[in-house]
Amino acid sequence: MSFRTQPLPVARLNRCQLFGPGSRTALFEKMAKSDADVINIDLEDSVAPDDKEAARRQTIQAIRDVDWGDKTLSVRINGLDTPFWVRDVVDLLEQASDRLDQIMIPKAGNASDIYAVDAVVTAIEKAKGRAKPIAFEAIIETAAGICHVEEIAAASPRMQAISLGAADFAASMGMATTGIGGTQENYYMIREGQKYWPDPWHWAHAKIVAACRTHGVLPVDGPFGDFSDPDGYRAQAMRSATLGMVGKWAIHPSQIALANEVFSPSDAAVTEAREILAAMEEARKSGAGATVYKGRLVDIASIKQAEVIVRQAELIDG
Ligand SMILES: CC(=O)SCCNC(=O)CCNC(=O)[C@H](O)C(C)(C)COP(=O)(O)OP(=O)(O)OC[C@H]1O[C@@H](n2cnc3c(N)ncnc32)[C@H](O)[C@@H]1OP(=O)(O)O
Ligand SMILES: O=CC(=O)O
Ligand SMILES: [Mg+2]
Repeated sequence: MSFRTQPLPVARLNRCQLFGPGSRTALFEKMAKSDADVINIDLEDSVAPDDKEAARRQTIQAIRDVDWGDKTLSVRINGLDTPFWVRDVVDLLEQASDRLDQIMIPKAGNASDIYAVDAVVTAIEKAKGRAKPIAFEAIIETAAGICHVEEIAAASPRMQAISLGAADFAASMGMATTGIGGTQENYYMIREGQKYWPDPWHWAHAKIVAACRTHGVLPVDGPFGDFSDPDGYRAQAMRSATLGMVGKWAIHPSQIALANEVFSPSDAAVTEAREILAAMEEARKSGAGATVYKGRLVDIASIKQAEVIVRQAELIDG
């Protein structure tokens, strides 16, 4: 192993990120009272161009006025290719209260995009004497973003999370689909006459997870557009969790419980992880590096695997 050890990401719950347009003020209280760990108020693609200024104003007001409890409170700014993003950042930093935890940067294409936002945020934080630094989450949703995901993950100490934005990603890649996430009808293999549908998002997920884990950033799965398909959402979320992602967006309240369920380890998984740690502690005492647990090999790597599950359970238990 490299002498550089892998940094741990920030210890925050990130099982579900609930989105709502900054232009729909009636949703703010509902979002705050939801069971999502992270709230993403959107100034970008769910807000029509004519509503941008009002949405920004209403979002700033809501950051101050609404009781957001202990949730991570995040605002998705407009992309760096728009005339809106600088004003988004300046007004949020100058006018919203310190309750704002995070800015989400859409369509990040390279490290310079993060650098640009960081420069503006840093200057205003210094001018305002802000005590708590704003965190960043980037969305990988372009061909350039996925090519440069590692430099994006490493671009700033503010980087805490990266999501895959399946809709814009599909568009940027020229994928032949209008679906947002999940199984794609025409992406199948065939064996002995039987169709089998692999996961077209798999490689992007795996690439994001590797970049994030290298740099101590939380990898997150993005939207699943068909909110009337809970089974499809759950299946997508379980694939993401299996690959190492820590959570998934909800674009409708019906998806919150699904994300929380999938990204919370079950009691059985936590018990098994603790038993593996106990078995390995016994092995260590007897001078062994490997032992047998329920008929299968466990060794020092199993300790690290079990610790992933135990750490997540401890975060949930507070
Ligand atoms: C590709 C991307 O960029 S995804 C990220 C950007 N997109 C978004 O932010 C979209 C977020 N979601 C929404 O705007 C909405 O959920 C929509 C447009 C999809 C559906 O909205 P509606 O037609 O109002 O949904 P629906 O009628 O099923 O809502 C049921 C209840 O949940 C509430 N609700 C709907 N969406 C949300 C939400 N995002 N957060 C909290 N509550 C919500 C409704 O107000 C309604 O409450 P009520 O029972 O008290 O009346
Ligand atoms: O922003 C999200 C997406 O899927 O696009
Ligand atoms: Mg997008």
